[in-house]
Amino acid sequence: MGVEVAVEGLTKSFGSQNIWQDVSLTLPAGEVSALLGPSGTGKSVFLKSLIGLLRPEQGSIVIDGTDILQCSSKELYEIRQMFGVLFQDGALFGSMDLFDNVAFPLREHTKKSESEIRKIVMEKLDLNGLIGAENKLPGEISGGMRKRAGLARALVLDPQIILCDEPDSGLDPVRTAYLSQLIIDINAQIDATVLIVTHNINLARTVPDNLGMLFRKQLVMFGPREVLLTSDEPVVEQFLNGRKIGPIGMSEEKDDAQMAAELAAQAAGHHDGSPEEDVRGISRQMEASPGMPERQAVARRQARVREILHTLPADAQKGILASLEGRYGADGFGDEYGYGSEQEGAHRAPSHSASDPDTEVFASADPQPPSAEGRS
Ligand SMILES: Nc1ncnc2c1ncn2[C@@H]1O[C@H](COP(=O)(O)OP(=O)(O)OP(=O)(O)O)[C@@H](O)[C@H]1O
Repeated sequence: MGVEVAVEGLTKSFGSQNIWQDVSLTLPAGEVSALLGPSGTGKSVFLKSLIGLLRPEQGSIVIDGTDILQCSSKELYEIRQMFGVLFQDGALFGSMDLFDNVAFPLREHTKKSESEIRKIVMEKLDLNGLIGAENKLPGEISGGMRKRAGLARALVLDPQIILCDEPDSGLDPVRTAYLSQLIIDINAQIDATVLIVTHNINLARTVPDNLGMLFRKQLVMFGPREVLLTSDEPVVEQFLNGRKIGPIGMSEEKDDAQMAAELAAQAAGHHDGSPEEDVRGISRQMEASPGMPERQAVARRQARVREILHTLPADAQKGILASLEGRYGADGFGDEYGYGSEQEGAHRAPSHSASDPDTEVFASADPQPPSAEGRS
């Protein structure tokens, strides 16, 4: 089974450029989590920090009882063996065929015989639908196949934690759906803890158990998917809907003057092509494919969210209760609870304030309600 990753008070800067500060979240063991955020908010920097490739100045990252920011290099090496990483471009060696690329970590980090290596590599290639392509070079295959080869390589050392940096980048929506299904199926089979960094709203709405978002050098929120998907935080709404109107600008954050000008243009009737309907609401989560083992994370997560239910915003609570009872948008309750399907269009739940104690933004997987100081 995967292990929990507990991040507390993490701050990272490059020289005078602060990337994010005081980031606290817990990736629950064996669950799938996703981190959203506008470009440049430091999502990749966060992934690299988790695996010890970058070193935040403050905070802790505790994995299997070891704080990787305090441990020895030998301990860090051992912790790194627990990770499988799917980099944005697959990060394959261009001069090696797919077989050798996938075999690389086994040859580098284990003393397995070539026949054992062949068995493992072929199994992982098969899992990722790459049988028959093992002798191809990365330059001879499509972007989707390169991603799947990268995923196959990430799996050969039986990782307990899988990090996926924008698995959808460069893929069409259909290939993205297949890759998403693959990640869920892998989770069902090996019960690893998964963190996906993505801009893909459909993936974010349907794949992970938990969702978080980075913005303005902060973790805006992190918790069960229902919290972010029913949030009325302006930045979350803007991001999920892909709208221009909102706090996220072209490159950096907007200033007040630009925001006012855009709102005035909208009031004057200018249509900027943003979707008319609000996608806020909880869509049904992707399940493991038929024939796959049941995702063990599902039952564990159900028990976990029941425990923390009272700490969550009202709309998220309603969505969680509905999903626990197996009620979905098709039976009409989406209208009331913001738990709808895309086919039905928008389901806006009653508005609530993020400053209301009953609807406080949830930013930790810790069962305790967020404290006044931040997250405990
Ligand atoms: N090694 C580095 N040295 C200096 N600055 C860096 C380094 N790595 C990342 N940065 C800076 O950190 C910031 C965040 O980069 P990062 O790639 O993590 O963003 P991101 O949220 O993943 O963006 P995107 O969604 O576009 O991939 C950027 O300003 C980037 O230039």
